[in-house]
Amino acid sequence: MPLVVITGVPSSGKTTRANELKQFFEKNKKQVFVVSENEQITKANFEKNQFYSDSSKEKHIRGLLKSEVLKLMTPNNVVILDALNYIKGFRYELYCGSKANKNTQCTLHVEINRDEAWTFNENRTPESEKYSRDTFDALVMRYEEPERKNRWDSPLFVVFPQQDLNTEGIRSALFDEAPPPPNMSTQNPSLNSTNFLYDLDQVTKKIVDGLIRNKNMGQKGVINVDGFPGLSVDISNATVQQLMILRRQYLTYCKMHPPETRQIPQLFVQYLSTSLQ
Ligand SMILES: Nc1ncnc2c1ncn2[C@@H]1O[C@H](COP(=O)(O)OP(=O)(O)OP(=O)(O)O)[C@@H](O)[C@H]1O
Repeated sequence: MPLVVITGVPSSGKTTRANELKQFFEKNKKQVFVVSENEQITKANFEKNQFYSDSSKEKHIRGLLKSEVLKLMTPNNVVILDALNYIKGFRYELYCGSKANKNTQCTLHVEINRDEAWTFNENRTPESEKYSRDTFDALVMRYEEPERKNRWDSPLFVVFPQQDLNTEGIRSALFDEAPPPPNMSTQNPSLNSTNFLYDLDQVTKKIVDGLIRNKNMGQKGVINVDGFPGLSVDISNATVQQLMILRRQYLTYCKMHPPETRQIPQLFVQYLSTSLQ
């Protein structure tokens, strides 16, 4: 199923473009589903500004959006994900999901000057649709721009408010191009995990906690990693503080270079072993 991932800063015109695309594809006799973040927020009874200041609520909604998108996939319809999609890792997860299902995908970046987006926001009605200044600024800060060189953001279409949407280019990318062949990295079932960052946090914490526990019990040398058969680390040179620092460094690194979820334990242990030599 062709998937269009819309992304853009708050109030940049994402829903406006989603509707434009929907009309275009419906005219082309396609069945279209728009999966909307704002609708999910409303359904869950969250207030927009509070929602974006609570990462666990955001994580919950991201999980729902992703499963909704994956559920709606069929070979001939079009699914449009109308959401901020500001996290690079989340866009990567969506890419892996659609690729694993042998679907084409493109990204539509609804680009805008930040002051103009704020003006759009101020003119919005009803009030409940408006972002507060703090929320708007925080989301602009957090926004991870899509980049053409990232395979998960590509093909990338960019549209500013005054420009016409390249509907024909998007249609062609979705229906004339073959989907990328699934490979080892995208066939991985664990990519159905609703939140990569959550898994990353939990797995690395479990590993480091296990090592610290063993260290505190007086273990020395190469020890097996609790809960991860086959993995071991030489803790001779490791201090508790160092292990915690290395974990934080690894989390930062992974946000820029997300590995497959199932590879996290092995890659993290490898990172620890190399760093502790
Ligand atoms: N090209 C445009 N020219 C003028 N006004 C626009 C344009 N695009 C959107 N708007 C207006 O800006 C406001 C926000 O638009 P829209 O809801 O499409 O943004 P959004 O990015 O989906 O917002 P959100 O971040 O809340 O999801 C609306 O009032 C809309 O009418």
